[in-house]
Amino acid sequence: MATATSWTAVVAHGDSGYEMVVVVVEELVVVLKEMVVVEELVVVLEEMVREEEGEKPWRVLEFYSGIGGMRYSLVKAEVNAVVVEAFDINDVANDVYQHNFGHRPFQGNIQSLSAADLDSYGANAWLLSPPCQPYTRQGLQKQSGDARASSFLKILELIPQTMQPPSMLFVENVVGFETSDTHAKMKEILANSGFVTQEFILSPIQFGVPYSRPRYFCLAKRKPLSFEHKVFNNMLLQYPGPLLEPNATAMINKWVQPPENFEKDLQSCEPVERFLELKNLSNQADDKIGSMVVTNVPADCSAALEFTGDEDDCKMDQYVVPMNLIERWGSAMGILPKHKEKTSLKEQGLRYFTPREVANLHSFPENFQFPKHISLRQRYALLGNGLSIAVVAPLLRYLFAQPS
Ligand SMILES: C[S@@+](CC[C@H](N)C(=O)[O-])C[C@H]1O[C@@H](n2cnc3c(N)ncnc32)[C@H](O)[C@@H]1O
Repeated sequence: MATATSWTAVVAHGDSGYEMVVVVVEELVVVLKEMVVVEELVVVLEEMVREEEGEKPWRVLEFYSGIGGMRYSLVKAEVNAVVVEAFDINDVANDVYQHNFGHRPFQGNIQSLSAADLDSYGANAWLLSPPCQPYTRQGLQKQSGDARASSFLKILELIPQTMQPPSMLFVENVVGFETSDTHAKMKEILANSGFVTQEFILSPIQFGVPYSRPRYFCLAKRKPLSFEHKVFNNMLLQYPGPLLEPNATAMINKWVQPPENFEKDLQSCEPVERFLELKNLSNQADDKIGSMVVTNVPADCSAALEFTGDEDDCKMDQYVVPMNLIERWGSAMGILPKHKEKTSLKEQGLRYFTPREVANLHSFPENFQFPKHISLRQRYALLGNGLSIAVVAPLLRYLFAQPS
């Protein structure tokens, strides 16, 4: 615009025979100035549209927040989102959440929330990892009849009552949930509220982590939002293909089958040593404590674990599996053999993964920490409830992506 103005000045101060030209040029300047205003207006409008289309952070509610696995997954997924509130009834979990995120979740029963409460957050997305006990294969499988299922059902039933229903929903639970009556109810409410869904059963071992822990996930988007690969709408997939491969649609028949074998996945996983913090210790103590680790220990075995103080975190003794537990539970333990020549479990000298190692297997970031007052048993319990960030992050990235 500076160029046009100086050109006018040159012509205006020139020969009077050029008056007509001056008038035309002045008019042109007016038009150009108007164009500048229009141009500026266009920029402002474009900015507003960009904000509307995704530049503005998504406002997220994190229900059943525990130690914040969902929030860490959002960060890992690099989704432009802000957690406007987290909700958990457990004050110990909330201590850990506050320690790491500097914000204490709303500490109360999710069941007591009203539609007006939810509307007050102006949230676009709800992330939910409700209690899994009603659906676990080891449990009584009372499903919706289990009191622990009621807060989840209640929150779903609030969706049609809200003034501003969420645009996106993400639900995590155990395998078994997908055949429960709670699942049927969830699908019915989502369909009636204008959501399309895509469901997955996925395990960390499919994402390079040497750990088999399949979990159920439901991704839901409210119309007019849609998924990048619409062909998977209303399907349950058991492969991460659609999350990772741009031409996933071509493989549709493969993704709906149960995974062929985990052995192949295991071969492409990172070595388990990368997840261990006590590898040096276990090597030094090779004769006394064989370098083997134990997982999937039945819940009541954890009673043997007593916290001996934070300064003792790295003391090997507290991680040794007592002989009586090996005798009683040995056959039910998931064991990672490291001394192939030793055969008897008693000979092998077993130890538990440390909480840090479990956090590593859940792909929690290095800066995740427990506050000092959280006991060893509480750490295991909280991590046991936790989710795999290696699995959830790509699912969230796929959910929040806006197809062009
Ligand atoms: C499966 S865990 C979720 C863990 C979480 N995703 C994480 O990363 O740690 C379920 C959580 O829901 C909480 N919870 C269960 N019922 C609740 C309720 N009615 N209201 C609020 N929180 C509840 C539990 O305290 C627990 O922390």
